[in-house]
Amino acid sequence: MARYTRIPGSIALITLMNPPVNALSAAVRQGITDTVGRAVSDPEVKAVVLCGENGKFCGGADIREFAGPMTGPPLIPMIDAIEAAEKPVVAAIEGIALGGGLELALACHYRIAHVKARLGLPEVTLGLLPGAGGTQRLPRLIGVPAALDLIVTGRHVSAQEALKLGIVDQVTDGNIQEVAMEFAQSMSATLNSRC
Ligand SMILES: CCCCCCC/C=C/C(=O)SCCNC(=O)CCNC(=O)[C@H](O)C(C)(C)COP(=O)(O)OP(=O)(O)OC[C@H]1O[C@@H](n2cnc3c(N)ncnc32)[C@H](O)[C@@H]1OP(=O)(O)O
Repeated sequence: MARYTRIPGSIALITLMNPPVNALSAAVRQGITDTVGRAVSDPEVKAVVLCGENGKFCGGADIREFAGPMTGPPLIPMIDAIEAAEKPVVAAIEGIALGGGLELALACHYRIAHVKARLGLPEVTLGLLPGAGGTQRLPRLIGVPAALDLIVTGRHVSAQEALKLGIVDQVTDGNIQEVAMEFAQSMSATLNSRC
């Protein structure tokens, strides 16, 4: 599931809700698809912030659904629709952004991380390769050698290392949602002043 909240000042806040780690279950993928569509089509919304409930952005694909048949919207078109949104989408990364969770954040236009967050593509530890755009978006963002290091080792990086590598745009020790919403507001104002 994903909760949609309209914040005064023209921001849509989308919150992933799937305890314990807000994994990308069929219900969460459906929720993201619906709420991103709603934000994009609402002319009052100027920017979007994507976050996770209970201090965790997203732990990736929902491993509880691996054994069953695939249901719900597929991950790749859902992620691609975020990248294609004509409004700034900011990922507010707290706790973890792992696997499909980091791939989701990589499709956002900006990423803000809490100082205690950890990011990574641990798919290799499950015998998989990142399958939702991570093998394209990460090298484009930080270069092939640094991206390969993360993809083939599956190691997690701290928010500070992610900032140094260029995976995130800003690190904060403040309230991640407030910082991301302020950032989204300023990006939307900058973009509007150029139009
Ligand atoms: C179906 C086809 C899809 C194709 C495209 C696929 C593209 C994406 C692929 C992926 O995303 S692969 C999955 C990547 N994610 C992971 O590998 C994360 C694995 N989890 C961890 O590393 C750790 O659990 C953690 C998230 C760092 C948390 O560690 P911590 O030590 O704090 O707690 P744990 O005891 O390990 O876990 C707590 C609780 O959370 C459950 N859980 C963890 N990850 C997931 C998950 N991805 N999906 C569902 N549930 C998850 C874990 O089982 C524990 O549950 P309980 O035992 O407390 O019930």
